[in-house]
Amino acid sequence: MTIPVASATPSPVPETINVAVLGAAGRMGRTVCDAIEAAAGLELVARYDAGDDFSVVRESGAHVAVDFTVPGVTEANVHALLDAGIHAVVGTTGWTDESRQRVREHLAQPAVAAARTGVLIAPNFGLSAVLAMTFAARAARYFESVEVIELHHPDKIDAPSGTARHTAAAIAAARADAGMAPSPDATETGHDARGADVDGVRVHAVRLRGLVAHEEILFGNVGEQLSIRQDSFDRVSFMPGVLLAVREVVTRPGLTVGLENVLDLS
Ligand SMILES: NC(=O)c1ccc[n+]([C@@H]2O[C@H](COP(=O)([O-])OP(=O)(O)OC[C@H]3O[C@@H](n4cnc5c(N)ncnc54)[C@H](O)[C@@H]3O)[C@@H](O)[C@H]2O)c1
Ligand SMILES: O=C(O)C1=N[C@H](C(=O)O)CCC1
Repeated sequence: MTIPVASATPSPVPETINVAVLGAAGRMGRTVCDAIEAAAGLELVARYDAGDDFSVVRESGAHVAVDFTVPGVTEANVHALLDAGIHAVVGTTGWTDESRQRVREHLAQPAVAAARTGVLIAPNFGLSAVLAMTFAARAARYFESVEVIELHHPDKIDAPSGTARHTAAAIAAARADAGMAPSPDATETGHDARGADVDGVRVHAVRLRGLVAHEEILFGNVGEQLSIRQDSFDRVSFMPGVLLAVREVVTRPGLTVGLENVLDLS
């Protein structure tokens, strides 16, 4: 599948982009390795996983590294990639305002800035998920109530999902811009049944065998409801977005957060 791309600043792009995959033995890492090997103009030059020496990546000739590891190590991986002059595409979750700010500061260091290195962090590379998040942010100002439900496979180690956090943050920002009051909620007992509070938006996490990655955003007004739902049934659904990000990150110095900034969604 080809995804339409917003106009990007032209810059020299290698004829063949060499790609290293971090977390290469994982569910996403294995799928990414297969996708890179099958993609025109990309060459898989390194598979790196827990216990490997980082020289496997540093000395691989990689222009871009794709990180699908675990929340506890992804930030350190990105700093190591920047030190090695390698662009980073990051799908791993667990990022915070503080960790993203540390990456911005690293990118601003003179040697790194001169190399015009790019980092693209996206909590979800699935087109359906990116569209759902975008539509939800646009709908947010029109509804009194909103709640987010994310549903994933039970082997996922973090909750709420990075996608749900990103969705809730965008909804909260849109509601704040519109000067809206908090969603009505008369709960007096059983607060632990009301999900996590992400920027004032309630987020519920379901873990169920058979699921892959799914999200539903529920909006309510008196007498009406809007539900926005997306389903990733297979990890191959993330691959067009990952490949797009690999091709785009070499043209985008600095930090980009969210694939919606690469797609023509503005
Ligand atoms: N952005 C997206 O579209 C998207 C899609 C799916 C999953 N994810 C996220 O990607 C991450 C990985 O998901 P998964 O299902 O592939 O997990 P997984 O557990 O199957 O894979 C993680 C891999 O990272 C490896 N790893 C652990 N520590 C490491 C280290 N220090 N250095 C290198 N490798 C290390 C593990 O050995 C494992 O092979 C999670 O944060 C998940 O939420 C994001
Ligand atoms: O399988 C996972 O784990 C996923 N994690 C991401 C998230 O936390 O949002 C994206 C979907 C799959």
